[in-house]
Amino acid sequence: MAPSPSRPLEIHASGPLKGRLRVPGDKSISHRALMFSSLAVGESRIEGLLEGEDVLATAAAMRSMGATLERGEDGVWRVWGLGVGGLLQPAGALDMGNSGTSTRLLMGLVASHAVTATFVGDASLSARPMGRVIDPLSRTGASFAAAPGDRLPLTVRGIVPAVPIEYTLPVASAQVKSAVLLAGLNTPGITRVIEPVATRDHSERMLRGFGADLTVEQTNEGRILSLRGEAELRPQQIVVPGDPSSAAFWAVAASIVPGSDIVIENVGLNATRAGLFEVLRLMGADIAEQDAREVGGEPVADLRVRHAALAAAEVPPHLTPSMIDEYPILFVAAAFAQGRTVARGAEELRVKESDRIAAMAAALRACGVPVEEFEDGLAITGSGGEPIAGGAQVASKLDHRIAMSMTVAGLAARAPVTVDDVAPVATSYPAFFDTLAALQGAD
Ligand SMILES: O=C(O)C1=C[C@@H](OP(=O)(O)O)[C@@H](O)[C@H](O)C1
Ligand SMILES: C=C(OP(=O)(O)O)C(=O)O
Repeated sequence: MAPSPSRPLEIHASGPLKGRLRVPGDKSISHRALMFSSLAVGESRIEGLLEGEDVLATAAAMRSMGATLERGEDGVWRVWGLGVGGLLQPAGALDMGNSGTSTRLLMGLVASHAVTATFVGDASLSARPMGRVIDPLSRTGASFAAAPGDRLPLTVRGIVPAVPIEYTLPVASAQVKSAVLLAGLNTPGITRVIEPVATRDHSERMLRGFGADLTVEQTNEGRILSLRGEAELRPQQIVVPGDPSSAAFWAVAASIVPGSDIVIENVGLNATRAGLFEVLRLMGADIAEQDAREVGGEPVADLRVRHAALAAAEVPPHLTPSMIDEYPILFVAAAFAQGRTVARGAEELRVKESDRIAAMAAALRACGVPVEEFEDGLAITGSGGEPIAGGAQVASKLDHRIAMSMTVAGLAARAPVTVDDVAPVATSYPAFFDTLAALQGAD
């Protein structure tokens, strides 16, 4: 993927945000829907797929390993899979762009196939640690050659038959969990993953939906997942719910911009993803769930969010995994709250698309917000509902969530905030700025 040219954007203080909006399909579920459909025999249909650059990188990789994926005029994707074990040798390197999820999950898939694949990515992805996936996957018999520090570009040489492993996650990571499970799909015997701290469970839910024999046991050690390998996956009709990680930006924007009143439709509220909404409510946000229902086996509701006076909170550590991608926008909410918000225990933020602790500390400070930085989080003293100063240029660091978070901060700043590059927003939320314009004009 050619790097997109940088796109600076100046953001001005906004009038009230009003109206109804729909967020795009869930990114985590979209990646998995494409991968599992490509491993089922026959035609699967996927409605509501996120068509962001990250997910399109997964689609391109599945195509180059032999699956057929087509987008219909109706926006529904049809995928004709190859069966577990059926992946073919790709002709060239797999370009993962900016996407950690594509890279780590596909490394797992390739590990137990007769495939040797080289993974490349952009500057952000090439700085991210892959040792956390290489370690368990090496135990299956697959072999790896990576750039120094276990980074991209890296080559995975898969093995058939791979050896089933039992692996206790040393870090709370759904990507590592999923990589091991995906390797287990084409491995004879039982692959077991022990997860001391629960992380997003979309792989488990969807694999079972596709007919895999996967059991989940809750014990004192944590969750034990046991997957029977050499699985036969049956094609599915999938409806992807809206992404709570995308809804998070609007929930905070409406909370901090006076007079706002919005409804975010079709938001996935799986408990392993919905931590931010819980913390915002602890802070006094006005978020009401409407029409709670199930979409594609996931709990979903519409969220009505109205402007509210926010109070500082200590973020409960047990919620960290269920809001890991939402810290940048939580830090923005904290910048407008009354008092000092403390969020610790989130050291994983340092190895995302950017070092999100350092990036948000620098960006908020530049906008006049008092911030203390710790190795594992931030403490932020908020404005008590007043506009923050703004009037600064901030760096998005090739990170979509930093770009969107600082855009939201700029909506309630006294002087314009310039985000140096908003192009990365296209990785997870291509229509973000269109939706913002609609909410600003929908009075
Ligand atoms: O499995 C997934 O779809 C994801 C898992 C999380 O990463 P980690 O597994 O590194 O925590 C999250 O940050 C990422 O956006 C998506
Ligand atoms: C961390 C993220 O994604 P990934 O790891 O897939 O790049 C994210 O979307 O915030």
